[in-house]
Amino acid sequence: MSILTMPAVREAVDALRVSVADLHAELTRNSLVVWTAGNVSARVPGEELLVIKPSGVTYDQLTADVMVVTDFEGRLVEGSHAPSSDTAAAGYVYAHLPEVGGVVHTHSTYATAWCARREPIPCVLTMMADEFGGDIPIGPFAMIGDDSIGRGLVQTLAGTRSKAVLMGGHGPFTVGPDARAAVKTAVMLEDVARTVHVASQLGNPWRLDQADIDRLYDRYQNVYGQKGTPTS
Ligand SMILES: O=C(CO)[C@@H](O)[C@@H](O)COP(=O)(O)O
Repeated sequence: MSILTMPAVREAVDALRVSVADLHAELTRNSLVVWTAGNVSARVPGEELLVIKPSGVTYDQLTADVMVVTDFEGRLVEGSHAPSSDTAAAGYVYAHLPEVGGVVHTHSTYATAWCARREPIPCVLTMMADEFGGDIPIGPFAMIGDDSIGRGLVQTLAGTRSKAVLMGGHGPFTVGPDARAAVKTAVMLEDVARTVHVASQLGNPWRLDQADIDRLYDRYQNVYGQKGTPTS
């Protein structure tokens, strides 16, 4: 009997099919992707399963029923399309970081430009301290298609508070407690990548003092917004 026939799992997967499909519209709405180059995935809570978009299918075709369900190695469990190229990478992250419920990959222009330069984005703005808790790190170059990117992500995330990694020579990946939070981080990442790039054309941006970064991060994570309502 497939795990997907269990009512609670079925309900969770069906809800995630809808939300993951809808979140892909945020990637295009925020100009974070071109053509089919980017994806959102979500962990199925309590199961070694994830929901992700199929590979190479255009965003206007991404409905709930087109989403695919795979295991953490990227093997198809439910769906009629081949999963995204980044499925095993996302699966590796879910397998190794239990607090992560969503993974997003884009090729947003400014963040990807920092990936091409293989240079971390220095923490020079309050919004960076708030959302990323410091510099946004560079991850290694890794091949697309297997879990290599996932390994690079897990290794890089271990040394930072940032929920975004700039994979060298490739593009940004973000993680979050759920897929919506990871999409929000991808949007914030592109905004700060652009602003810090512009600032760098004008001179040397000043890195914030570490004590200020720590205080800003703590305030944004614990005080900002409405009690009990996630900022994403
Ligand atoms: O980064 C790349 C290609 O450079 C891929 O991950 C990206 O195009 C996503 O492809 P999928 O359509 O999700 O397989």
